[in-house]
Amino acid sequence: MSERIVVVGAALVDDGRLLAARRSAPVELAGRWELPGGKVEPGETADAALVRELREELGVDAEAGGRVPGEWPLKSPYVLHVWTARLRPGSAAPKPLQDHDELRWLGPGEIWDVDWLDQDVPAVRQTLAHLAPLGGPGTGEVPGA
Ligand SMILES: Nc1nc2c([nH]c(=O)n2[C@H]2C[C@H](O)[C@@H](COP(=O)(O)OP(=O)(O)OP(=O)(O)O)O2)c(=O)[nH]1
Repeated sequence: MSERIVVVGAALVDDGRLLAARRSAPVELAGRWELPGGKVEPGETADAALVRELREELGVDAEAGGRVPGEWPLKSPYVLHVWTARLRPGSAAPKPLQDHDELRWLGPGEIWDVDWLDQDVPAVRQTLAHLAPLGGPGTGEVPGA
């Protein structure tokens, strides 16, 4: 059976907006937008990995909410799981410290303004369906949906 490594992506929501992060590396992903996060380490829970990655990459103090149902294949052996997350009171604002060179908070109607990684598009679409407050008018205009 082939090995499968989970990458957790954060649907970090604040004030009704979703955070998108533009990758700065590796070259084949640079310039495209993703949900911040990273690989779950052996022996680590997914929600702990999410909190750790958000601290390392964005300098924030976040807490995981729940998992968005679904699993999306990335480059083998990775699969993407998405968890909702929010900033804890007193957290610093996110900054692109590692892996990213730009961040954007996307409100309803702006979700598809950024060039998401192809493999993230179905995950983002499912995340929107899961996040009722972001699922208002405007978010339904999904290219190719
Ligand atoms: N974090 C994240 N990674 C994604 C997404 N979509 C996608 O294809 N990936 C890929 C990029 C990488 O090949 C892999 C995760 O790598 P990463 O660089 O974010 O993970 P990491 O911080 O644990 O990596 P490392 O540098 O410590 O090895 O998954 C996404 O939405 N979020």
